Amino acid sequence: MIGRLNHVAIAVPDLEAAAASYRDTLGAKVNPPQDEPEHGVTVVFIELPNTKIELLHPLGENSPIKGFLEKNPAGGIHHICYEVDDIIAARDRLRAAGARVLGDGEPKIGAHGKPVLFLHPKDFQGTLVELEQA
Ligand SMILES: C[C@@H](C(=O)O)C(=O)SCCNC(=O)CCNC(=O)[C@H](O)C(C)(C)COP(=O)(O)OP(=O)(O)OC[C@H]1O[C@@H](n2cnc3c(N)ncnc32)[C@H](O)[C@@H]1OP(=O)(O)O
Ligand SMILES: [Co+2]
Repeated sequence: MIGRLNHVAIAVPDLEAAAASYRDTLGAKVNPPQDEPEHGVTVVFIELPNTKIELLHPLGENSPIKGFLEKNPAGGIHHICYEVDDIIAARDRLRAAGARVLGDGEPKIGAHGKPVLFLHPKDFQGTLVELEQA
């Protein structure tokens, strides 16, 4: 069911420093910061030949990554995003298998303008999983 790896997300305490590290030290193609108020994050996308890295920084009071950064003050890998062909079919199949779909279970529009959903990290080997409709 899951397809390509769309991105790996890293939560960071300092977005500008992290972007500079990827741009100047690692020599990657780094895009400008993008506010995602619906998701409570500001993101910087880094384009690699075969996938993307998403740098995440909290936006607003109720950011879902606030707790993660408190536990990991230096930052850390926050989630991985897999593409699926049909996000509603994927959601229903996952629910039937007992996986917890986060939030109200309705897809939100993600940073690429496509529907996304998140799955509880405790159901997938301690890794928060995002699904994005391809
Ligand atoms: C823009 C968009 C896009 O790409 O298009 C995005 O990515 S937006 C990216 C930001 N949005 C999201 O992450 C939305 C989905 N996330 C959420 O709903 C939340 O962050 C949760 C995953 C439910 C975690 O929330 P919170 O930290 O408040 O919960 P909590 O402290 O009760 O955590 C419950 C347990 O899960 C662990 N836990 C928390 N976040 C985790 C993570 N990212 N990876 C692995 N484990 C994690 C905690 O350590 C704890 O484990 P212990 O009990 O063992 O201590
Ligand atoms: Co993401």
